[in-house]
Amino acid sequence: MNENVAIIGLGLIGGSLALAIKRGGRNIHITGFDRSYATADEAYRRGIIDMIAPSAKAACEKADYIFFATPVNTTIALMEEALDWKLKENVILSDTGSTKNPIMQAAERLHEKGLTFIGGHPMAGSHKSGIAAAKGHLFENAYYVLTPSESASDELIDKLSNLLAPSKGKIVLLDAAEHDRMTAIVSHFPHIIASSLVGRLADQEKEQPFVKNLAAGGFRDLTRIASADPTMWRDITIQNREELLGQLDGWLHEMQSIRAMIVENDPERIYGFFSEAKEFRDRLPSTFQGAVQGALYMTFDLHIDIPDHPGVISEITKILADQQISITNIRIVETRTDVYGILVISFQTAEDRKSAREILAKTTDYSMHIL
Ligand SMILES: NC(=O)c1ccc[n+]([C@@H]2O[C@H](COP(=O)([O-])OP(=O)(O)OC[C@H]3O[C@@H](n4cnc5c(N)ncnc54)[C@H](O)[C@@H]3O)[C@@H](O)[C@H]2O)c1
Ligand SMILES: O=C(O)C(=O)C[C@]1(C(=O)O)C=C[C@@H](O)C=C1
Repeated sequence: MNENVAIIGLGLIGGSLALAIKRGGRNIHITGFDRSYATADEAYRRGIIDMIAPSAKAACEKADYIFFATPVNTTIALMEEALDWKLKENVILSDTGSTKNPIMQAAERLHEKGLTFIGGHPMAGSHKSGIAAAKGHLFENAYYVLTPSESASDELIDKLSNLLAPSKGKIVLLDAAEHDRMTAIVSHFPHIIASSLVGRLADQEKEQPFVKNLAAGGFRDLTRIASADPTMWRDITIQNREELLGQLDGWLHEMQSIRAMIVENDPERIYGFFSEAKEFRDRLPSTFQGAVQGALYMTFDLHIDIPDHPGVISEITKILADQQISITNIRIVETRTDVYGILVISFQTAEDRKSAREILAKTTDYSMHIL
């Protein structure tokens, strides 16, 4: 028997969710709705959804599972509209929003009507938005947070977890307030810092137009997320306002202390500041074994110092191809004429990277690093 899933909002996350759920091989029929018809049409043409609905209401009324994958303020508006929809009695409603407190408060009115809403938030994404960026493996190995209300039974939580299982996300149950406190520091506040750093550069560029040309890897890595969708981040900032204000107060305090440290100019204290941060960062799970949680997938990177002469890349790729070691990406960073460059090769698994390193150590004299 078919199970009907409705997904409202077919962007990066809604599209990825549809692809991920379909990977399970269960008999699942996905109806999608997006306020942009062109988006829904692309999702249909790519086989991401099975049917386009004319409205969110129409998509949801036949569904066994409903996911709102819209910006979080829109999600709350849709949840309010849903109070008047004729939904199936046993439907499970969920969302993918980056905030959970206000959404779980809005869910209380659905619960009063006897409906089950279990909040959801896959902790993976990108600065890219829209259906074009959707990938079935986006949530693999990432935590997928569920925030069930007290009224949600274990049976229904398991039912939703089973539907999400093919995404290969790691399901974790959290209370909404706990979730919003944690995501403030690991996701929402860093976003504000990234956008504000870009703002600082824009200001300085007015006086020194050349400055942007000097922005290299460091600035790029720190500010990649500032290219994300402003509507999504406006809504998150509004919904997690209290936690963000708390983070800002802590940061302002921290910046005062860093300022005092720089005024004091004590080399030992300055060293201690960087060294404590390095030690903690190096122990973070995402950098464990040099695995890089990239924009869209987990990769295992090998950095190879190479001389800048023609043929080096084909020499290395040939060695790997001869050993049937497959690579997922290859790029050169920090290379200039006559200066050593760094070739970064990405592998799908730690084992592939280890084999590559071993064979390249035997056949070349390039130095290699795992960061
Ligand atoms: N981008 C990320 O990294 C990320 C990661 C995890 C969770 N999230 C959350 O998932 C949700 C979706 O984010 P996204 O990155 O997929 O955004 P997106 O911009 O890629 O997609 C959102 C889609 O919702 C559609 N939409 C907007 N209003 C609508 C409405 N009223 N009715 C129907 N469709 C509507 C848009 O047309 C768009 O296609 C957000 O709540 C976001 O906080 C995002
Ligand atoms: O990788 C990115 O670009 C993201 O911003 C993804 C990211 C994050 O890590 O902060 C952004 C918002 C989400 O709610 C979850 C994940």
